[in-house]
Amino acid sequence: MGDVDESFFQDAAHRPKLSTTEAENIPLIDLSPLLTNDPSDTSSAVTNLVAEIGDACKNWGFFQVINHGVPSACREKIERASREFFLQPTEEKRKVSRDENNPLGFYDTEHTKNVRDWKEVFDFVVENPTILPASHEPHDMELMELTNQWPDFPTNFGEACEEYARDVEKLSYKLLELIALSLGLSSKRLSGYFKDQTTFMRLNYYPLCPVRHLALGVGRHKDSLALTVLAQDDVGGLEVKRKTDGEWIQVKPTPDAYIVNVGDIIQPTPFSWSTGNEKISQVWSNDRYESVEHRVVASSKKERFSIPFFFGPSHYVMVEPLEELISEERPAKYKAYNWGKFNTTRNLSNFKKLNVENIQIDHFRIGDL
Ligand SMILES: O=C(O)CCC(=O)C(=O)O
Ligand SMILES: [Fe+2]
Repeated sequence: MGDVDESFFQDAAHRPKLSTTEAENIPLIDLSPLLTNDPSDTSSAVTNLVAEIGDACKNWGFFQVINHGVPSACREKIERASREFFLQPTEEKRKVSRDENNPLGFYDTEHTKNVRDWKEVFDFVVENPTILPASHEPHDMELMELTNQWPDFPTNFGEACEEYARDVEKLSYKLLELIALSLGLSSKRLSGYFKDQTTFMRLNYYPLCPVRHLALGVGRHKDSLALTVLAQDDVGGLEVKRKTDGEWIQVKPTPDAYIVNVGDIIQPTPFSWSTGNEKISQVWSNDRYESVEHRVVASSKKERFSIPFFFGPSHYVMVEPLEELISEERPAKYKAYNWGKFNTTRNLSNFKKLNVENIQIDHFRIGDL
């Protein structure tokens, strides 16, 4: 084990299995009907697509999409920039480290559920600046701005990130429309919540790991924003907890595909320093779509890169079960909460390291209060 820090070691119950069973993959959905139609079109190709998305959200919480409309040149450009950035010496990367005042930038000591991840990250926001509440106090209306910091090298880093973000944002809005339709809502029902979005993006770098039987690239978690759209390279390592039996299933890389996961925003956000468990889509859908745990197994043979886009609503949005999805048979399962304040409260408690699981959406579950 040499001198590997024990803070990386998972409890025995959460260590990766070294021989993963070849199992079915998560659903693969072809979005080509959207290249010529609007999500709201009633053609049978789009209607079938909506049904496929609904099934995937209900049964897996995860799916992959192909023919998604994001140009591959744009993805290759950010992938190259990410590789060039992370393969520099650490002292170069630390020039754009995040700190107490700016949670955006480079970070290499992230913990998920109190265990250190075998990874390095670079975070940036899609709206630059992004507006958030300055404090968690419910009556304090003061706001603050989060602003991106870009490294000098590679020289096109910021440009590659911004261009890619705009293309994946377009895809995310389309996915949001399909998800709304799959819940029986009008196609644009959720889109307005993202007008002043708090979306952030992360470049993940998983270096070679000499203790892959003990550590994880990212520990098990659920993503806490509304929707995640992830690009992974061809190395593999992402695993999803299958709903039916709790088995960890590998998400095998599909060239040029995106992995989409609905539900909660789970993973530490740049606005937080530990894992939360907010489940926006789960709350909106009144528990019809549940967010799903996932993790990343490290590799001793090949470095891995991935790029998640965490689609987050405006800070002032009140997240609550949508009224169309509440009925006598299915009463509201959550109380409303303000997304920005919720986020800031969680960040504060995370930053003070009060407790790992600190504030979660489940605290807003009706009946549990
Ligand atoms: O690297 C991956 O495949 C997934 C990363 C992840 O789950 C996250 O950053 O929240
Ligand atoms: Fe995640």
